[in-house]
Amino acid sequence: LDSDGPGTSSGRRVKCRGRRQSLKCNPDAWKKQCKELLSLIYEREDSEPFRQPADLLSYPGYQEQEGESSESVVPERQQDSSLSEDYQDVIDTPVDFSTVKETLEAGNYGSPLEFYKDVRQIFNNSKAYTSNKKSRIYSMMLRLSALFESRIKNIISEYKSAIQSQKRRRPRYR
Ligand SMILES: O=C(NCC1=[SH]CCC1)N1CCN(C(=O)c2ccco2)CC1
Repeated sequence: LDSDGPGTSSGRRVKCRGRRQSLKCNPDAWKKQCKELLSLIYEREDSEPFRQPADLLSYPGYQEQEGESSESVVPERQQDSSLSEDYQDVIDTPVDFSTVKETLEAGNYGSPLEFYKDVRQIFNNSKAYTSNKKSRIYSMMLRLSALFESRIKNIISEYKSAIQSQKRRRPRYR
């Protein structure tokens, strides 16, 4: 993926004569498209570990009871060798889909590229955190990332051609 996001459409000129509403010409179409993509991600079971912040207590069954010696409580996380260190010590920019969803619904993304950057951070955090490429959560991330990348590239290239065609057209005086 080049720095300005996947699938930059070069050369394809889209006829946008006065047809703002059609998907190809509407520079705001990406918002609805990203919301639909996010719904698709939420439907996938693979997104479950990424729908809320990852922290020590988010694991079911990991509760250090008062007074209980640590030896007797083997936290579930340590059974999965990839989770040996505390998440917040390893990951500088924690992000999960609930924050991305909030930002998108609040209209706080200026472009699909900003949305893409946050979602890619979720996946990169998972790559950085796992110490075992066979861990279940890591393999869930890989499937989810493949789905996401396959859908986001068209959203971004349509957005870029809509912006381009906006620049080329004569300024309209209101
Ligand atoms: O604790 C969570 N999510 C919150 C949850 S999980 C079930 C309920 C609430 N994690 C674990 C660490 N994460 C990884 O990407 C990872 C890579 C290798 C192993 O784990 C992010 C997701």
